[in-house]
Amino acid sequence: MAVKTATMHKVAAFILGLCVDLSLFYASGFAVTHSVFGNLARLWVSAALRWLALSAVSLLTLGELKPLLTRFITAHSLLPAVFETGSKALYTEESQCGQVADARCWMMAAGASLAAALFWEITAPDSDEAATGKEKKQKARVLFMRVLYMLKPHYLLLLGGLVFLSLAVICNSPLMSLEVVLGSFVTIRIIHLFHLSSVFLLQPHPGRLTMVLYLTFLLSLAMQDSMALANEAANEVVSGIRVVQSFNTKTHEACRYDNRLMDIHKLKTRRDTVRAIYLLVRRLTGLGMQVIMLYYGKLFIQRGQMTTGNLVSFILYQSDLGDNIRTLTYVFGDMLNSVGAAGKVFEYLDRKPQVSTDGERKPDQLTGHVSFRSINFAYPTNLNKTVLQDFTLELKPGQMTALVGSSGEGKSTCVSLLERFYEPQDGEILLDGIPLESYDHSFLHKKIAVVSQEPVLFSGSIKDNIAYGLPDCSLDEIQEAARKANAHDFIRQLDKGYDTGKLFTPPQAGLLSCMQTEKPPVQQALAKCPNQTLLVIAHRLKTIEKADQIVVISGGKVGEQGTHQELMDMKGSYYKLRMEHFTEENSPQ
Ligand SMILES: Nc1ncnc2c1ncn2[C@@H]1O[C@H](COP(=O)(O)OP(=O)(O)OP(=O)(O)O)[C@@H](O)[C@H]1O
Repeated sequence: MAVKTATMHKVAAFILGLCVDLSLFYASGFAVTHSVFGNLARLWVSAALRWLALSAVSLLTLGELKPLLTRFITAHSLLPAVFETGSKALYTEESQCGQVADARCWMMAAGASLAAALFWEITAPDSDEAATGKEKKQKARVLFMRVLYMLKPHYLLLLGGLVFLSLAVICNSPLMSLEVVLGSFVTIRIIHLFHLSSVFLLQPHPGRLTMVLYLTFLLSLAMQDSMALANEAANEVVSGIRVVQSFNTKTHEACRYDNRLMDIHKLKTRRDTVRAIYLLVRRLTGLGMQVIMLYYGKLFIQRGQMTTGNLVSFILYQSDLGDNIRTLTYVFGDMLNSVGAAGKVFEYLDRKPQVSTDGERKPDQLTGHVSFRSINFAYPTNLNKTVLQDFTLELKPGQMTALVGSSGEGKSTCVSLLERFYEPQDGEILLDGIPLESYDHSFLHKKIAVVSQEPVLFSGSIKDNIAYGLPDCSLDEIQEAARKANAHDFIRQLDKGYDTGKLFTPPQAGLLSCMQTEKPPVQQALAKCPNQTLLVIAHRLKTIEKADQIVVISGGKVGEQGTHQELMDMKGSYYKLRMEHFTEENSPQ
């Protein structure tokens, strides 16, 4: 019922708008026949009045002015005035539309305005219906404007290019050449014929074309998503190849990847089918258009309104124009694809870090006193699982604290929170009594260094890898660091010393890790720096016996805390862990 009433409402609004518009249009024609105004002034006054009247009718009957309707009303009201002003400026002649209010002119303006408004709506919609699913994508138009904005540094070059391109087009314009050769008296006929062909050329053709382009645009977007999913599947398998092998899921993973490739294949087939149909329709439309053009040309010649030469000139001109319109539509299609791809890039660029980086503190001195205070934390991707619960811990300057516990208890999570990769939901972490978030982000990362069990080596020399993240590091400082890590002698033995590259070749990488982590351990090397606060996550419990305090994490809390001897005497979970490890290390392989 409600739908029926709304439809009736729209129909009534349409009829009222039509009556008002036609009345004003004919009234303006009446004004010119009685020489009330000059013709152009009459057209512009009429345009303003029609715009006001149509907007008012829409507002009063529909209660709002949607962007599509606003665009249509504006184009429809202004088109006759703009067209006549342009014709007069270029050809000093007025067309039939300029002199009398003609139903054909009205229909042509209405059709062209509707086509233009729909073209705009379909290609750059205000509401992106395809995006109302999982995540909201940005509007195509906004994306396009953003891409344009990013070209800002090149505006001058682009403007220069545009100026010269326009000059080249004007100088090449067949219309200009015709004007010179045939004189302006002929041009008006050609334009008249052009009007006729434009009805076929410009209106139905781009309408369909836009739909097809939009469809292929959507298919291209779907293909990009599908390709991203297939790449993701491949990356997951390659990076987790051990897991895949140990779970014997090679066939399953191969099928999963195959399915994703199949999705891409189906989308490609659909896109190509749409393109093939479009090509067929385009060729047929072109053919039909030529037949109609020749028919009308013959008619004009028979009536003596045009010479054969004019028709030939026009056909030549029209074929150039057709090529240009075709090129424009292809460029437009490419542009839509690029805007779709830009949308993906902007999605990443627009991501806001979940951790605030507004801190500004960069004190000259840090003692390195770290306090975890009643921390409650769950990973944002799995908020149902609390990893740390009311977790409280002190790390004192100059001391080594070792975190131990079964796998998955939250040891690495403590380090991630200290590095501010995440923020706790409750509680706070203090550095020298000040919340971590108050410190400048890069300052903090210069002060907190992480030595991982499996160090990541980047391509480049040993020197580059040691100085990673420190652009102003001198060779002396690099060597000093290597000495402290007990790697200096090993590096010097290499052919190119600190300039040795290709650390990833297996023998050298193996040698490097063996030299650095086994004899003597990293902890001993770090212990040579007495003023730092050391937090060690130990999997091999033997290596942390000398720690100032050992903290056992269990159930997201501090389970036990003390020195090695104190915890062994307690015979609690640390003792149990130690015994388990001892058995594992001494059991026959
Ligand atoms: N990025 C993440 N997103 C969601 N959950 C995570 C993430 N990282 C870790 N977890 C989960 O949080 C819990 C604690 O993980 P964490 O890596 O801190 O444990 P751990 O004690 O260091 O384990 P291990 O000794 O095996 O390294 C685990 O259940 C783990 O599955």
